[in-house]
Amino acid sequence: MPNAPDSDIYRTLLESTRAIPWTIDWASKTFTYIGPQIEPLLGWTPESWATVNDWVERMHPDDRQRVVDFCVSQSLAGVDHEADYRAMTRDGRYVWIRDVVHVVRDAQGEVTQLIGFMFDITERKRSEEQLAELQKTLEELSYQDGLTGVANRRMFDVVIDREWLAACRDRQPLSLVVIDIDWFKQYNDHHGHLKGDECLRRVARLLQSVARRPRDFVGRFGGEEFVLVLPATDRDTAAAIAEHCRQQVLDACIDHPQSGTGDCLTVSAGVGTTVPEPGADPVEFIESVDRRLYQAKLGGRNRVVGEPAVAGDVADRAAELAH
Ligand SMILES: Nc1nc2c(ncn2[C@@H]2O[C@H](COP(=O)(O)OP(=O)(O)OP(=O)(O)O)[C@@H](O)[C@H]2O)c(=O)[nH]1
Repeated sequence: MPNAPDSDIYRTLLESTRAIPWTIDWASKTFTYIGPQIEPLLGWTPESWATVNDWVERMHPDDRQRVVDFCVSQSLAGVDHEADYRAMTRDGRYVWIRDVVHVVRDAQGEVTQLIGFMFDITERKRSEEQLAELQKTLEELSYQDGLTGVANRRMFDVVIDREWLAACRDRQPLSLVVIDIDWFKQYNDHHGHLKGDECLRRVARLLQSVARRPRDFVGRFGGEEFVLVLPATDRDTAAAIAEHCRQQVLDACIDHPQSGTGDCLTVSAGVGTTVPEPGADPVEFIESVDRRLYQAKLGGRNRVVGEPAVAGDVADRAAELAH
């Protein structure tokens, strides 16, 4: 074993680690040491780290307050701690640092110095951010219908429960429209499944263009069935929106020679509106709207069935909405 003095051994060890060692004198708030590894990482020479102000000023402005407050309070309390923040490089980029700090106290318990190591955690942060991004995308995808891009059934379940509670609390009407494409089996049989898929996408876009208010919800219920949830929407307006959807699809004149209703694709819809009572069950409401859709089918398709009282005004309100 070479006969080197202890301090040389320690210095060599300290300065050959990837972590960057440093010490601060607490009374003067000055750096008494910082490892030379700081320069290749951040571009600032060790000599340029004079006081804690240099450390503070080279921190990302969004991290500064949080990190400084935390480190000062922990140091004053004499508690070892660690903090993550972005340190600015000499050429203006940012590097994620984890600072691990040991608080040294004298026999009276007074803080005398801080000893720490800075770790470059940029790669780890990048992976964490990528993972968070991926999780967000996955979450969005799990609530999105893969074919049409509108919300899926799972999302509908979440939204209807949320809006049901809100409508009940605010004593506001909540409306629901269930829309089903007519003769879609024949469409697929005639045009093929790929064209059928494209048709579903087109209908989804048309419905989205009608239900435009921020809280309006358009989802694919499954197969060739769609659903609109319309919060704070009274029954005349809901019936008019459903009628507008029917008209939009008809006006798009999507070629359907095998339709039993005409030459273009049509849809049928059921509509319902309720001000939910506390304890009432949304399932019953959904079923009642579904029954109206069934009536629309039985009644000849290409029609909207809502509550009887609204039938008269529907066409006028739909015309208003179209403008
Ligand atoms: N292309 C395509 N077709 C689908 C999809 N999901 C369901 N379908 C088809 O939609 C058709 C629905 O058929 P039916 O339930 O008999 O309804 P319909 O032919 O529209 O008849 P009515 O609703 O009574 O007017 C079936 O042929 C399904 O295969 C899909 O994702 N893509």
